[in-house]
Amino acid sequence: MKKNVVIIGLGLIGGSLALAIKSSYPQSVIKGFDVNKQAVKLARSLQIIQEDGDNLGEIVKDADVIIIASPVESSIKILDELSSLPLKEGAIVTDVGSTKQSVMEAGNRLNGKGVTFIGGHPMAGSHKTGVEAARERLFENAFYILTPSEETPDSKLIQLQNLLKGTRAKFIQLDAVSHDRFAGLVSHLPHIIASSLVHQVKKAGEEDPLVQQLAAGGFRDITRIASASPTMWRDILIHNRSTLLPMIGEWKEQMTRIEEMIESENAEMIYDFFADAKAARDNLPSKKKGAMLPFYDLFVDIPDHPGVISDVTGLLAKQNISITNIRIIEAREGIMGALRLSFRSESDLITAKTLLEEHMYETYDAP
Ligand SMILES: NC(=O)C1=CN([C@@H]2O[C@H](COP(=O)(O)OP(=O)(O)OC[C@H]3O[C@@H](n4cnc5c(N)ncnc54)[C@H](O)[C@@H]3O)[C@@H](O)[C@H]2O)C=CC1
Ligand SMILES: O=C(O)C(=O)Cc1ccc(O)cc1
Repeated sequence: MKKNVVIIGLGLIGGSLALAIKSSYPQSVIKGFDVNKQAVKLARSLQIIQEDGDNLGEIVKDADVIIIASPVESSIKILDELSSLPLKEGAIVTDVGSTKQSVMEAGNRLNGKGVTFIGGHPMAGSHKTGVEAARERLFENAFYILTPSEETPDSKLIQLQNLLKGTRAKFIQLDAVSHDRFAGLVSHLPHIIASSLVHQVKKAGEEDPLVQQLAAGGFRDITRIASASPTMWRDILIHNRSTLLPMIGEWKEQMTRIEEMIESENAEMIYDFFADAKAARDNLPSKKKGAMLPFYDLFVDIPDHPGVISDVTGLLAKQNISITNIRIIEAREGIMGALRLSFRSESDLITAKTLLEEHMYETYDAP
């Protein structure tokens, strides 16, 4: 597949996606655009992109896929700019931002232009920034959340996931509100807390520098993320404001609860506070293989002609069976392909299998 891919924002994430796409589609041409000319120069010299340009309109006009990988506020401005530029009919535009509601609002304005916007968020990264930190395997085994809109054609969703298959990430679909709530809880709130702890130690260190020296071990580990890009995190907090404000309130309540336990010297409650947290933490899925959420996958043979995918997804939608992930496996022009469908539960998988077989589709279970 020879695709014209444009990446706007040549940093850690944009650079890593460029490498992952090139690894699975060596024929594709990856063009880069960044307001920081040093980043463009570096991306060229590290062979992360093959072409670049100073004029956004010129660079995007022939793109099959446009990936916006800048901080969220800039991404929204870029989406607004794209809405007044000529784009290729059928192009896919996506982003990688850590918040999704306001990005989706801006992205959806593109949908009337004959292009499809699909929100995206690879849930992996680092506190490092810049294209020099980019790695082809950055997203391996991580969740990659896509937030399609109700109008997003399945075919476009599949095309995007296929383009990104070199990430080796696990694609899941969420609506933007759920995304922002989950990301708020597991990523944005912890980030605020890590940075607050660093502030507290810094303040104490101004009175006695020994504190900083002592903060070398566990403190460094739990505050690693506080070394991340302030621009990126400023934008995340502003764009997930409505989700984060109540969460910060709940956090304060947690602090009050533990404060009261300490004040009243309630040893039993303090013990339970830690024992319950330990049990929950020990039960969290780890990054190890097999520790991911269970996915219930079904493979369906599909002839390569238009309308088949929408027929399959339409049949399932009529029965209210949600598909959490959909991907074409090894489909080449003119031959049969296989569609991999993922479901939330085993019962959805069984109902889907029965239904599709009733409609003459051949199915087989995940190996
Ligand atoms: N860093 C991480 O671990 C993760 C970050 N994200 C999201 O990915 C996006 C990018 O983050 P990183 O790659 O880490 O940041 P980065 O700081 O490494 O790179 C961002 C790049 O965007 C460029 N940029 C800024 N405004 C621009 C504009 N108007 N036009 C063109 N380029 C522009 C910057 O010059 C920079 O090169 C953010 O939206 C962030 O929320 C998502 C998952 C993980
Ligand atoms: O450095 C880490 O451990 C991260 O968690 C990086 C990260 C930052 C922002 C995201 O939206 C997703 C991942």
